[in-house]
Amino acid sequence: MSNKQLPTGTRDEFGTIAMVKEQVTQTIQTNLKNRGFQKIITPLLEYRDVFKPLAKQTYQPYQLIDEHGDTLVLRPDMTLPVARVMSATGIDTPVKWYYSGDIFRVKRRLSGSYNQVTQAGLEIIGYASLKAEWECLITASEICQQLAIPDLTIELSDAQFVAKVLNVLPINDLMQQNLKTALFAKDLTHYAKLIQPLKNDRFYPFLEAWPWLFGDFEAVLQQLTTLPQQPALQNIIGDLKKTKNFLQQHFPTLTVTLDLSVESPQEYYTGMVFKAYSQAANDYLFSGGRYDQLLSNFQQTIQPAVGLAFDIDAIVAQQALQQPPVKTLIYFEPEQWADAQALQANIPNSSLCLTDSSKAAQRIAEQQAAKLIDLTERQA
Ligand SMILES: N[C@@H](Cc1c[nH]c[nH+]1)C(=O)O
Repeated sequence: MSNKQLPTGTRDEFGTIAMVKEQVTQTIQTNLKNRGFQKIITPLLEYRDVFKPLAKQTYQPYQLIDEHGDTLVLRPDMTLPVARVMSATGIDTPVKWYYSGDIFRVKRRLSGSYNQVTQAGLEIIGYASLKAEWECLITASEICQQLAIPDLTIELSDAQFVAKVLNVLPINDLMQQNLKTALFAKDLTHYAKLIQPLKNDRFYPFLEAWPWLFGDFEAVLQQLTTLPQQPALQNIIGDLKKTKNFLQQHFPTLTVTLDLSVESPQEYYTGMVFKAYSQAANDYLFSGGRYDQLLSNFQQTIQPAVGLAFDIDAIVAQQALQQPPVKTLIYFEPEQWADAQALQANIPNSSLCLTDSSKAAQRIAEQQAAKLIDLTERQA
């Protein structure tokens, strides 16, 4: 073990990356604030129980024991702490929150991804209307536009769709589970075997098409003609269609896709789910959805909620990293401090050079390939 090394999955950030990260976070937060969202800050450390609703196989949290022997974790998610705040305080709903900060998720050692991820997110609590999903999506799309993210694709899905189809099939729980696992893993050979006994069921043509029901929105809808009429399923599809049309109306260049055979990214989602991608990013840019069963207010009344979080690191990774302007150093005598400071404020990428001699200042400027402004020469 060396004290110069970092724990697996963490990194230091400085220079252009750190600067862009700050700008991206600021753009997101300023937009949310201007849209009437309120800031919420929760601690990095929470009791483990706060995160019970997270699926164990998805996230392993970092755990610590406090002085009383209670298990604490570094937060692996920011939505659940917001749920804790709502149930512990008398805050009125509806309410709209925004936040930013780091989450920690232990990943496999050689997975190549980081265990510390910076998110900025929003939560809209107390609105059951589809308008809440639309506010999330419009806000996030506008932010992406401002961040100049090219070819933004929003993938819509629904956390209930798969369960609702499986529930109407004449199969037991174990069989439902197996079918779901094969569908999510796109294990087509196994999936084909599992649906064989349902050959005479009215859902069979749909089941055959199901693993392919993702991608181009209209193409998926066309294949969906095999789906037998079921009000609960038609309602889901209806809301997804309305949302797609709404988004396209506001953002004509946006690509909206549909996925009806995907696992919900969070176990707590109960309705529409959305993920955004761009070609240049290898991770999703934002992810979110409706979670109507997770959150209760102070009076323990269950509250409808919907939200999303941006993956700031993924956004930064796909931003065109512009070279900063040439660095300028300003050398001055102590009595010129006010002048030096005023000049510095007007020159991008400049800073005060704090050496005692102009020779030393010249050396540093040479080393750093920086331009040097020597105020002592000006005075002479
Ligand atoms: N907490 C979710 C994103 C989200 C915010 N609100 C609802 N969903 C995530 O990290 O994936």
